[in-house]
Amino acid sequence: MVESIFGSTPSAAAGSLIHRSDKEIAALAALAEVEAGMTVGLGTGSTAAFFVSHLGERVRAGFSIAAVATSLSTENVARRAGIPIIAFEDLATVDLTVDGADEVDDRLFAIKGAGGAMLREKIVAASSRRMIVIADGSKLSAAIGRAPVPVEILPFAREFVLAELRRLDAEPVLRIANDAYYHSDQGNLIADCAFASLPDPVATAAALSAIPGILGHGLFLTEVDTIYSANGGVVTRLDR
Ligand SMILES: O=C[C@H](O)[C@H](O)[C@H](O)COP(=O)(O)O
Repeated sequence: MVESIFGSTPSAAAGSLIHRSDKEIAALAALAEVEAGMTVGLGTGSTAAFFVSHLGERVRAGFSIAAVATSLSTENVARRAGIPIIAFEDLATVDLTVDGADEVDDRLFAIKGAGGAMLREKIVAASSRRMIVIADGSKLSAAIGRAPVPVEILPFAREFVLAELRRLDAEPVLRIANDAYYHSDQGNLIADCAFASLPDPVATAAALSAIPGILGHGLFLTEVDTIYSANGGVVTRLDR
């Protein structure tokens, strides 16, 4: 456990008051781990957006890194921030990925995908020498299972996969956006699966992965190396 140098109390900077949220404070803790010359995986979501924004500031000041994005939205934001983006398909290995999560526990298990990006996020995380999750205190759990587990479904397999999910005692709800099915960056459907309990996430992840038509899910059980969580301005670091 490490107490952070980043505080949430307002501080004077250039004559104005800065008040940082816990999401931003966690992002700054991870930013300190980025070294010049790295290829950095950029996560998706509101917490990762703070990391992208601050990394962009450093790049515009001359810090040299390259990056891959875990979603089209992050790619757009990163490009606008001046971060050089390379195509992930041209890479086998990423040095460091920094991403948010919907829920984490001290086993370094995470549920991700409320933003629909978990398929690309997991691929980039798996390719990364190191993955850091950044989170505010609301994401911490004694054991993951509170957040629904998003599942990415090939549209062709929709009803078959929903039936299979119910056989696993999940309550899948197809994600809707603008009165139509939500589509991921890959053009697939997403079902958010509530489980009454998640006593064995490893078994659940294996069962989900075994259903034909499921292309990915939001259980991240092996990818996360470090979690920086910020609560009331105090950062806690948890390592695998
Ligand atoms: O698909 C979205 C990602 O997994 C996000 O990293 C996750 O949902 C956390 O997002 P936020 O930081 O906005 O809570």
